Amino acid sequence: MNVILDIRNLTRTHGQGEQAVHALRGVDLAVPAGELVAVMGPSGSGKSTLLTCAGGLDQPTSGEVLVDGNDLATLSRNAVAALRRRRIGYVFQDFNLIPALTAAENVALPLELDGTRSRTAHKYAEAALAEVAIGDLADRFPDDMSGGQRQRVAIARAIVGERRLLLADEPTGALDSETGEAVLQLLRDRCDQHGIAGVLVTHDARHAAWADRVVYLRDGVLVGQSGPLSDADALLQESH
Ligand SMILES: Nc1ncnc2c1ncn2[C@@H]1O[C@H](COP(=O)(O)OP(=O)(O)OP(=O)(O)O)[C@@H](O)[C@H]1O
Repeated sequence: MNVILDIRNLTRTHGQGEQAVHALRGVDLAVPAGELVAVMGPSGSGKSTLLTCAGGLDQPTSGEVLVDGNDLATLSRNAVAALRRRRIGYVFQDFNLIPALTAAENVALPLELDGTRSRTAHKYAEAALAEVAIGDLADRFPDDMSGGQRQRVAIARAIVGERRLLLADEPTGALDSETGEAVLQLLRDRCDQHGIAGVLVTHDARHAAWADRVVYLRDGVLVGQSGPLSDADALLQESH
């Protein structure tokens, strides 16, 4: 099994002493290529922290995070940044697109930051936009797009190049339900067709139903996991 994301006994504590907040307390999670895992749990249970640690945007207090075989703690800051640009894609609720750049420029940016020549980066960007079915909007600016189109640009940016891990934090939060479903279908297809490992944070059991597996966080602890769909409903009901 080709494990892309391997999280071992991960803890993350913010602050110290009486003020300490234990955002994650000993989480284990392994996600192989091709698998989409949904992370559910109440507000404050540690879902976003799990994602930021997985993506090298936050450092664990203890435990290990391996991405594509690389233990993030053993890498220099520059090496982690390079791994993030090359292998890890993020999709956030609020898209995080740069308004002054066109769709293609937004998507090409991580590659250009990584030293890819502009023309090559733009070719990759156009291919990624075509894959998410908005190839014709390459020259459009984010402000002139619908929410669904903007989220497609964000997904194109997250999959451009040779990404191995796709991290999505409430990616459909700002979208109507039909557009949201289409975005999830795209994430699902990426995992199925390109062997990407995906982690999706969601509050919505219908969205979690797109995943192969649902894990449930409570107070920083993984309290359960289930197969897809109907099992997730049962798990949620038990947890309330
Ligand atoms: N930078 C920080 N400093 C202090 N506490 C933090 C920080 N970041 C997160 N926390 C705390 O860690 C806990 C977990 O937060 P996190 O955002 O991971 O939860 P979440 O499950 O994603 O919540 P939500 O569903 O509301 O987004 C919360 O108690 C939060 O207040």
